[in-house]
Amino acid sequence: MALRELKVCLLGDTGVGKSSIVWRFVEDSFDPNINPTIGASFMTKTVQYQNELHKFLIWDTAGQERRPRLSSLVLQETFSTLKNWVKELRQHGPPNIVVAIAGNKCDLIDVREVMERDAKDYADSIHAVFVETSAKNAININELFIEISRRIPSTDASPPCGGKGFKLRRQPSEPKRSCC
Ligand SMILES: Nc1nc2c(ncn2[C@@H]2O[C@H](COP(=O)(O)OP(=O)(O)OP(=O)(O)O)[C@@H](O)[C@H]2O)c(=O)[nH]1
Repeated sequence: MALRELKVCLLGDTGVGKSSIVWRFVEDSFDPNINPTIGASFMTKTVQYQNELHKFLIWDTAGQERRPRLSSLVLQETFSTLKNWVKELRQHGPPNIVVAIAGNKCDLIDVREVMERDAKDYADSIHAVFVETSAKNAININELFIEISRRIPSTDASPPCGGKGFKLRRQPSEPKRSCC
């Protein structure tokens, strides 16, 4: 069976749930007391998709050192940060980059500030994958990664981000966790 390696890099504000998404995908677990990522961490997971094996090489980056109040983690501000990341990726990333937007914590419906329609419209405008996810309740996590792999043509396993010429704002120092 053919093996494809797909490089995935998670970017976004601190506390939005990047590590939790990775943990749900790789380990199928959720830790409500998960520590903030320091630098970056790396994990892999191989799944069968149709007649291919897809090996995801996943880099999980740190949002920022200062952890904001829990109440701010699903707010509009995180959406603005996302738009800045997309601008940076468009400017410095490879031309064939696949961008996927995860609207995480969709289980917290009472504190939602970014409407699904607005996020979807934005994603459509930049031709990005958009999925509302919950790492906590295991909603759409596998679907997010499957959709990413569907968007990358099999002849081109280019990274969704972090390709040649792209510089992370923060350079990774040491990994918080790793699993291969
Ligand atoms: N309710 C809910 N909480 C979540 C979800 N995903 C993550 N969390 C919680 O949000 C907090 C931050 O999660 P992390 O996975 O550490 O977030 P992060 O984006 O990796 O943060 P940094 O490592 O600081 O960049 C933790 O308390 C998680 O348990 C989710 O889908 N729903």
